[in-house]
Amino acid sequence: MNVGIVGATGFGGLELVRLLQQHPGVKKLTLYSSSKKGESIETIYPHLNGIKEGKLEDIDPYKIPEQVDFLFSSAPTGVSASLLPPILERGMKVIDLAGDFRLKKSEDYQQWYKKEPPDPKWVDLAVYGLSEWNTDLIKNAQMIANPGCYPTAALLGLLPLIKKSLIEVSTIIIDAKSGISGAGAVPSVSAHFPFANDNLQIYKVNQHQHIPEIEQMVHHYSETNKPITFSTHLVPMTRGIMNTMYAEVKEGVSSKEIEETYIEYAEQHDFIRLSPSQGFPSTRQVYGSNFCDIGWSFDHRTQRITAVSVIDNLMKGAAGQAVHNFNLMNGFPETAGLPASPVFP
Ligand SMILES: NC(=O)C1=CN([C@@H]2O[C@H](COP(=O)(O)OP(=O)(O)OC[C@H]3O[C@@H](n4cnc5c(N)ncnc54)[C@H](OP(=O)(O)O)[C@@H]3O)[C@@H](O)[C@H]2O)C=CC1
Ligand SMILES: CC(=O)N[C@@H](CCC(=O)OP(=O)(O)O)C(=O)O
Repeated sequence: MNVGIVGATGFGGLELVRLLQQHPGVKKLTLYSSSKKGESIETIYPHLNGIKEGKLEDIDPYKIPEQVDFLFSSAPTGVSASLLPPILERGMKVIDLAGDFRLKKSEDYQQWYKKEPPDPKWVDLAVYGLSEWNTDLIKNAQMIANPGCYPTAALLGLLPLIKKSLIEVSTIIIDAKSGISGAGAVPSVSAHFPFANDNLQIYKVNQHQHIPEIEQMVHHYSETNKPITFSTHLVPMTRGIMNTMYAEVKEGVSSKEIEETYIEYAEQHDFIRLSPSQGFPSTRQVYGSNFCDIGWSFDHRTQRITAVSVIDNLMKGAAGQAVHNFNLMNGFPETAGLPASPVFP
């Protein structure tokens, strides 16, 4: 299969190149760039020296369906709303890593992203690509809205408990931390070394664009549509997300029920791993991999659970999950092209 990547020069796109370059179902990669047409990706990124993927191609949405069989788009949110429709009109399968098509209600998109929402026709077509939870829909989708990095970690840790009605949804608090690559390749003030290094910064308090994305799925699986609290911190590390999540456990629910729920969940999914005996995971143990590792503890004094989920934001939080979805959409083994073990140390 010939596969195209828009935004190949960005962090998410580079990770797609790394994975798809050695994917057994991919014959050829075409890399697109809006600003570096004609350049070689190896000259921009020396770590790709020797990877012969040709020159970066100009992005023409009317030509792309003639050049490739499948497209990944990893451009900044706001680009896909206008870039992808001509490609989708031609019936091509697409995975979009940006936020444009994730929120089903256009008023939510307008409120949280402060941008004009895309045509609802395409939003309706898009399947939210949380691989473990929308598996059957993903298999039959033409277009995937790949989830945001923080929502991936939050939902993978919380949904098993919510689906079984083990926790009070209205009491959920998600305390999230991310490495700086989550902010993309273009430097900002907060990501600039003298600010980011040896520092811990909280940002977008009560305003983060991932709040409605998390709520959309939480509400789908729960009987309430109460809002949740979600806050984000920038940690001076390159990759990794840790979400520490608190919620009241429903009356009568035992520690054993929670344990059985998580064990069953991890057994069903290749990329979900559970920390043994109520231990807690760290970001390093999923580095460079598509795993989401989960740990939890039930405090009988407060009746609250503390659940911790960790992912690599560029892998399970972006390109790894996108490749998992690509596998589901094309009938490849779910793990094709994805590393069997993380990079450590
Ligand atoms: N970083 C992360 O951890 C995650 C990111 N995402 C999402 O994935 C997408 C990519 O993120 P990330 O790789 O970090 O961002 P980057 O800023 O690193 O990369 C974005 C790329 O998009 C390309 N681009 C910029 N403007 C346009 C345009 N007008 N048309 C087409 N391409 C354009 C740029 O390449 P060029 O100039 O060569 O075209 C750039 O390299 C974003 O939507 C982000 O929200 C999702 C989950 C996690
Ligand atoms: C560290 C950092 O800045 N992270 C980004 C997450 C980027 C992302 O995945 O957001 P979308 O795909 O939803 O645009 C943020 O908090 O906005």
